[in-house]
Amino acid sequence: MSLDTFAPGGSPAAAEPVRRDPDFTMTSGRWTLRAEGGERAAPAFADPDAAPELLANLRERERATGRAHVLYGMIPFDLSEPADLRVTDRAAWRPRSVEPAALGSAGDPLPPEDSPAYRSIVADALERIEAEEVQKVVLSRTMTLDLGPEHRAEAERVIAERLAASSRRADVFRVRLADGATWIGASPEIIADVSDSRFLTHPLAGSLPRVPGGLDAAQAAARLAGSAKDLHEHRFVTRHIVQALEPLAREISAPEEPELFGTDAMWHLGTRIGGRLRPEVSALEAALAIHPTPAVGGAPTQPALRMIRELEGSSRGFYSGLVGWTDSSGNGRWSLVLRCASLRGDALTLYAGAGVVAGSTPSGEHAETGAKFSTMLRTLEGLL
Ligand SMILES: C=C(O[C@@H]1C=C(C(=O)O)C=C[C@H]1O)C(=O)O
Repeated sequence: MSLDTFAPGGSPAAAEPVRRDPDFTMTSGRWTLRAEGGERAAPAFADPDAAPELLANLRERERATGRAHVLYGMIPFDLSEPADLRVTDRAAWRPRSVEPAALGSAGDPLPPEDSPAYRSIVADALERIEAEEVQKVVLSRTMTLDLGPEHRAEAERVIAERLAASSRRADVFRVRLADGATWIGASPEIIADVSDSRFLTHPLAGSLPRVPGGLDAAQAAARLAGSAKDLHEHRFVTRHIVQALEPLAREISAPEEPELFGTDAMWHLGTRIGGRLRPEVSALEAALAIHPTPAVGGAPTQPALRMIRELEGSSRGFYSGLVGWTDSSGNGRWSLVLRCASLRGDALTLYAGAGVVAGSTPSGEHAETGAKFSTMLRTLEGLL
């Protein structure tokens, strides 16, 4: 098998040229994966055979073509719903680049929408936490905007370029799915980054808005480290991940205390959990073992997922699901679909959620979700 294209972690990539505007791009760290083509698979990963079958198909395709391929796409929040994955026809890694035109374009964000309905479901959740139905539940809201029809054609590219410029530490993705939607976002949260069986997962939970003239890094770190509510919210996540990975890992190291992590719009508590997977475990399988963590679901997981469905009233689809890729050696990267929007026709829907625990308030979570919208809202100048 020829490894034609240089890529992160020695991952193979096919050498054929990829169109300038491929169906899938994902920028992580110093690299952008551009992928296109391939037959679509729509497995529901609630079926434990789904991942091994897909990985077998990937290897089969490599045998048939004599070159390297990558499995890529999106996995929904709810694993009983179908994913949208493909084995590449063509893929290429490029060094991360920022379009000069996008630099400096991230202006003041548009104001987030007020949502009394969101405050009301947070209040309901707080009562149910008080009644000990769950300990944590992450509730989200959406905000839909109409793109001006004259901007529709350029909007995807402009938003993605602006995100790449404003969110240098994020995994910036743009994915066209079979159902006609395009998802665009700047994920701050890695679920599984795997290279030669070494893994990293970087959960975030416990947040403060980051606004110009507001708290600086030291102040935000002190505020979050002193907040029993945020530490409590965070611990559910790290505990869940360590437990879920234990059967798949040879070695796991997780620091006791979280650290500050900043995005363009937020301060978060984050924990870098790393180690070594058993050699047969792929990035896809590690990600599926962890997902959905209490950073986007809740604790305990199943009652929290039922409560989310009930209180949010509709499926999240791919929001707070996974976006990423895996190669046939098990290397890969899967990140959470956050700080994102889906585009259908002229309708751009933004998504944001926040963890509710004892001590949360409806107005606090409303403000937090508003701040999370601003990563996307900042990219829309001149497009509405
Ligand atoms: C759910 C979202 O973010 C998640 C929730 C967080 C929190 O509740 O503190 C922090 C980071 C993410 O894990 C979102 O951005 O929509």
